[in-house]
Amino acid sequence: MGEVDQAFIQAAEHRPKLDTIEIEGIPLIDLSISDTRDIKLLVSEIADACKNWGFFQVINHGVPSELFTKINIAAKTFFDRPIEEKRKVKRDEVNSIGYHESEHTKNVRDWKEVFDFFIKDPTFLPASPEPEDKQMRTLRNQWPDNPPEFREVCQEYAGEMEKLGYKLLELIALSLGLPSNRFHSYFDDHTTMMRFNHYPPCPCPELALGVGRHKDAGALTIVAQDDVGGLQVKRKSDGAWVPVKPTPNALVINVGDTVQVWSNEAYESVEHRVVANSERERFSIPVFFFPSHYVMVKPLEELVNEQNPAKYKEYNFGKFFAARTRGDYKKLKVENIQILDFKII
Ligand SMILES: O=C(O)CCC(=O)C(=O)O
Ligand SMILES: [Fe+2]
Repeated sequence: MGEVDQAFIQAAEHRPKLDTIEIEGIPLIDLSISDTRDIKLLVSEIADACKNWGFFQVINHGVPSELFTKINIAAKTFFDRPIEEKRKVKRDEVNSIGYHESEHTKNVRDWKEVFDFFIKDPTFLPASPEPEDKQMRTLRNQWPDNPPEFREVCQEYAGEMEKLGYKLLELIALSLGLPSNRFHSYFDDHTTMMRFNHYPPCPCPELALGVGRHKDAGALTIVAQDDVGGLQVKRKSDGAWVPVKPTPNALVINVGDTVQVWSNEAYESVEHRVVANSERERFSIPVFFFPSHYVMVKPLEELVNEQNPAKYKEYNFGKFFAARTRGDYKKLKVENIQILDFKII
């Protein structure tokens, strides 16, 4: 990625403190049900984690551990290829899916390279964020030739993630007192995207970030991370940046902006970031559960009443997504769109 360019440097107030201290971390939830662990207990743990943290880790999630080994090897093999080869599947403002090495978060360049694909191929999204522009874009995945098994392993992993995603959406629905399938129809033509993040060693982890502070725009994110560490969550109680401890066989889950709006803020999408590492490279694999492009996101009627009126105006998910991705390629003059733009004050 070359020497440290000014584009990577965070404003002083967003630079990380690198001396780590042991503080209370995000909850770890066992997804298994047994004679001593019933669904009610599980749902109440999910409710507490979503309310207090917006983030948790899960174990006993049902994804075979060999699959993590396979997908991690595939990711490393791909990112180890020469840059010219990776650029053959490069994404751009028209085909926004594939390899990318200069992503920006909040207008500062991230110290990472990524490869994205949609779980549904093709995926349909609005061509632009402009409300009057009705044009749609058909997005097709771009697959590298190397490693040869890359596509197959990705599809197998994506299938497991889709199953787990629906299971978590059901638990979240139950935890809000809703029928388990309450969210399902919003995902009929989902725009769910899977990403490989590669964070190379960084010569200035005190100035740059692997990913700058941000909130995830979708309903739910499931992240597999390796043992290096670096992901930090902004703790709701006091705003401290709390490290998410790499835990063997665990997956990191967070609720995104869409759940914040659906739940009328019973659950919040929490800010997080990734601190860079001067010695070790790091890999992570987030899966972003995004609704169908035509879904109008608004607080669920069952969760609003006179005492608790809707806190958000409705917005079109596809248009919101199109506006958010605009900031990935260049520094925008103003901060990119956020759900707060739809907040009813
Ligand atoms: O690398 C990670 O652990 C998380 C990355 C992340 O927050 C994202 O890609 O949205
Ligand atoms: Fe994120």
